[in-house]
Amino acid sequence: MAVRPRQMNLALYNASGGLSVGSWRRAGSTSERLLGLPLLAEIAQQCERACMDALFLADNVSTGPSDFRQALNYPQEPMTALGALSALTDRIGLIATGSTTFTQPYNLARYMASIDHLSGGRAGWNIVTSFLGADNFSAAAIDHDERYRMADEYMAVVTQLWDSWQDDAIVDDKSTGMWADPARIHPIDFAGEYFTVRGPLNVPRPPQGWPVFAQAGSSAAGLAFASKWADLIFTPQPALEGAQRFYSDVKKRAVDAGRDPDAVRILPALVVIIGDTETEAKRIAEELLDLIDFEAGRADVQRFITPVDISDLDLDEPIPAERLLPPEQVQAAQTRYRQIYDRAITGATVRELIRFKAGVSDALRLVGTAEQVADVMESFFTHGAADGFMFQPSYMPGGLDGITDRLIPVLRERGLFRTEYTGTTLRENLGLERPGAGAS
Ligand SMILES: Cc1cc2nc3c(=O)[nH]c(=O)nc-3n(C[C@H](O)[C@H](O)[C@H](O)COP(=O)(O)O)c2cc1C
Repeated sequence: MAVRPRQMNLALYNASGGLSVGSWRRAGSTSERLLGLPLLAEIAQQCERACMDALFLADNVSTGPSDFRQALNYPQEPMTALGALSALTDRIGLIATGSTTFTQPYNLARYMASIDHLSGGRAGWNIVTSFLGADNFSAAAIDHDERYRMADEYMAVVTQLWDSWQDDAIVDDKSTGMWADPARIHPIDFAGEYFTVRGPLNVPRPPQGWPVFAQAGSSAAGLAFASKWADLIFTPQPALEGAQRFYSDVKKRAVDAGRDPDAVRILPALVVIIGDTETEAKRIAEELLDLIDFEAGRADVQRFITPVDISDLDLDEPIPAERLLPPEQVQAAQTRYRQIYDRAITGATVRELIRFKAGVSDALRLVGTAEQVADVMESFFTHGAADGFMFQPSYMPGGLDGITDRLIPVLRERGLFRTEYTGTTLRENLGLERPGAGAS
């Protein structure tokens, strides 16, 4: 049998309004359509025509009024949105973000199992723990590492719930009057430190067994969790060398956890602006910086630097040093915090931090022609730094057109990306095994 050459896994981080903070103001943006289903469906279908592996919907359960001054990038609850997209797409994977801190595992297991059934086996779950948002859930904030301990127990619960129905539980026998065989459906009687769940789930086992797991932890606790559970790992890696270190570290951790390293796919986030010429791409990048609304940009930076408050500062003032907590004391996303902190501690003004955040990204950022962008992607892919990428287009819809109409054809010419889907489920398209019942 011919061995298929290794090819990239490509997903889109959907930011319907564009990822760059002012990009929704650009002529041609679709900001007036952000809330309905048609725009989301068009984006999913465009990615599907390009045979991308998955569409990814981010989520954040803690927002303030100023977050909405600019088009917010996750205006719908993602599980609900995926339910609708299941009906309007056939092949592309559908990944929704769900929080292990604020969603009961029984609920999450139902949502995901249902999306997997509705979509014919295309569901994925981006597993996040949440620091912010406790005040929306009648709960107290939980420290960083404890959130991951809780998430680990959470995974035991949801996987047992998905396995609580044997694959052969549905017999659909009209002659005996038995649709599902109760002897093949089992309570889980889970009693842990954080969760007590009797089970079984009230939804049959998902077509994929378990949905595909995505994760983006970058702290020590986050990485240990991702290496144990994730099929896809999203990571911001601005340069090749750091990405290689991350890649080999995670693959080694996966091996140490008893996993096949190829079954853990590492997808650096890729912020991309593609032009017909390099000059055109750079012009678009400059244009986007000129569209920044600095008050919205302040909220954007605030999200990364919480709990340090910058709401009262003048735009041309630096953050007073005494307000800056050392990164290791920060309970929110430490890597993101550190990125802003490193500049703030050397005296960058709030305005400079906003431009930095809007224009540079913590991720790999490529501005150029399709060939130039493909060169860097290929180099990451062939030099042990990536198994694929999660695209983050700086502006929409043109940013996505650049990916599907210009970049992907170049990747295909080089044999780096598929020309058609080979499977029907997301696991099949990724070449990942389906967990057998009882695999937990
Ligand atoms: C590409 C990418 C997408 C992410 N999407 C989300 C998201 O939708 N919701 C969320 O709460 N966190 C999201 N995160 C944050 C991660 O879940 C994680 O908390 C962060 O990378 C910090 O790692 P740590 O939790 O190990 O400290 C994302 C991170 C990356 C790199």
